[in-house]
Amino acid sequence: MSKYTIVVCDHIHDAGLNILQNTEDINYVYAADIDKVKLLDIIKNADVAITRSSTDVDEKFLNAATNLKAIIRAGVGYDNVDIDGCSKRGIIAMNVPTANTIAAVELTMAHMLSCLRKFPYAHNQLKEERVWKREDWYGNELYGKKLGVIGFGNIGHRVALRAKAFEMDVITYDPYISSTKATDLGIKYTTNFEDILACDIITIHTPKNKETIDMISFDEIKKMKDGVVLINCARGGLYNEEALVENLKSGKIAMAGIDVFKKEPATSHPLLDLPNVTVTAHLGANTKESQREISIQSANNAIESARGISYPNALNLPIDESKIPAFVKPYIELTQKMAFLLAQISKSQIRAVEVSAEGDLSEYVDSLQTFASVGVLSVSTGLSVNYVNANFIANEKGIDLSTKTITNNSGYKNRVTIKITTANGVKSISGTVFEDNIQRVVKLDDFVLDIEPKGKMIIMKNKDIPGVVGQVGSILAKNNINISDFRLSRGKNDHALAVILIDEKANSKVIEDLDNLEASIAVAYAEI
Ligand SMILES: NC(=O)C1=CN([C@@H]2O[C@H](COP(=O)(O)OP(=O)(O)OC[C@H]3O[C@@H](n4cnc5c(N)ncnc54)[C@H](O)[C@@H]3O)[C@@H](O)[C@H]2O)C=CC1
Ligand SMILES: O=C(O)C(=O)COP(=O)(O)O
Repeated sequence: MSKYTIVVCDHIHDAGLNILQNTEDINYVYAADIDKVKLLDIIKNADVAITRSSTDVDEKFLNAATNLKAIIRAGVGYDNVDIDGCSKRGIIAMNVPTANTIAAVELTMAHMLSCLRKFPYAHNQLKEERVWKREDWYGNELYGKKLGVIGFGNIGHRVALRAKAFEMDVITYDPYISSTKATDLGIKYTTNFEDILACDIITIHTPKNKETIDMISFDEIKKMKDGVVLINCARGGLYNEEALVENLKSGKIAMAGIDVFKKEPATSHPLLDLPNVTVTAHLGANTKESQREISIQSANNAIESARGISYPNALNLPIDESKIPAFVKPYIELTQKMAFLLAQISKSQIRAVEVSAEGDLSEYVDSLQTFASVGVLSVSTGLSVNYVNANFIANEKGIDLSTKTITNNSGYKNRVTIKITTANGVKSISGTVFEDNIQRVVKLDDFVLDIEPKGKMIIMKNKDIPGVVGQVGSILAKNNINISDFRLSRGKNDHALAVILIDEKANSKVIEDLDNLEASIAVAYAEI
């Protein structure tokens, strides 16, 4: 039995490892304790990789992982996964979004309480120094303090709820939610960031991206209350670290609770030298409960994706397959085949691809566009193209992609049309699906047709004069090519289109002979 290789790049709970070990068609490699340079050697065999924040899925990793189909980030934040790099290579990236929520929420509360009661310092004085000096440890209470929560997602909103239980006055800033998500829970909502800067304690729970990096820096801290407390259990770099250090030193920031650092592991970070910081080594997700659940979900998702069955919580799929109704699926297949056919007969560099849909199908024109790109690019680039990387590659190659929905006046219930623009002009193809999944090409340029997009075919545009069928037949017979079907369509200006389905491949000499016929206008060979 051929087996899929799943490489586990970071420590995950045994529960998931046991699943991988006990699955017959999985060969799993545990590489968590292996040097990251050596990992590059191991990763080349992986069909699927499971990673956490300790493994950067960067250019080096992806270049080494030549066989990779999918990657599971066994956690929430995927800022260290090069999603564009994955898309470009057709690798599906997934995360495990909710299994560590409670762990991160509770660590945030722990940091908040630790900062207010200076817990680690009080603890060390007694435990390490054996000094009993109660007068050194007057802390503050959460009760009645104003808490600003930046980011009101899975973690942020639960932190806010727990803070309410401590009778804090809680306000949140998250421009991407409806205000009622907060106000329904009795939490104030603001779109004015200054309201957050006016709080006694501020905690951040956003993803790390271009918009959120340095969200709190020198200028923002200047506007804060003297003696503010800052918590970061999300990602290093959301609070500018230099600004944190400087303002902790000056006392503008009374205390900071930090679980995450811009560069990890952070064993010689300036924050570690300060007396008013509580730190943990990125332990937000480190509870046994959360790691067990993440590990199980990661293992199951890795197996499903290795087998190509499903991609739960995919981050870079242009299409959510679960939302595509059954009647659209054959159109997707037809669109890809027709695009493949059209690109073969276009014989010139493609500049633009436009997909239009009629009928109920129009709602899904974006998905059809993606599959048209797959079809076109499979011919024109020689790259391994799938629906994850198709639009990405098209954009990179400067191919203009567009969609159109048109009024249904073709007489067909649903119809899809692909128009390709090349240096030699425009070509178009239309198709529909009849009952029982009968897929048909119904138009090629201006010629009305009825052909199944399947097998080997010669497509010949010719002057509509007598004798052409016989001449074509004799050239093919001379070359031992059997004709299985011959379809003729008459167009305008005394032009006709012949689609000749054949049993054997027609080489370039045969196509040249056909093109040399007096009646010939254009001849192409295509294969689906
Ligand atoms: N320390 C640790 O071990 C852990 C850290 N995390 C970090 O916490 C982050 C949040 O996790 P979840 O709550 O599960 O994610 P989530 O996706 O449920 O919530 C993120 C929230 O941030 C909001 N947001 C995005 N951009 C924003 C902006 N510019 N300003 C304000 N709000 C913005 C979003 O609208 C969303 O509501 C993750 O992205 C991850 O980086 C998550 C788990 C464990
Ligand atoms: O889930 C997240 O975003 C986390 O930060 C947890 O990261 P980890 O899996 O513990 O490396």
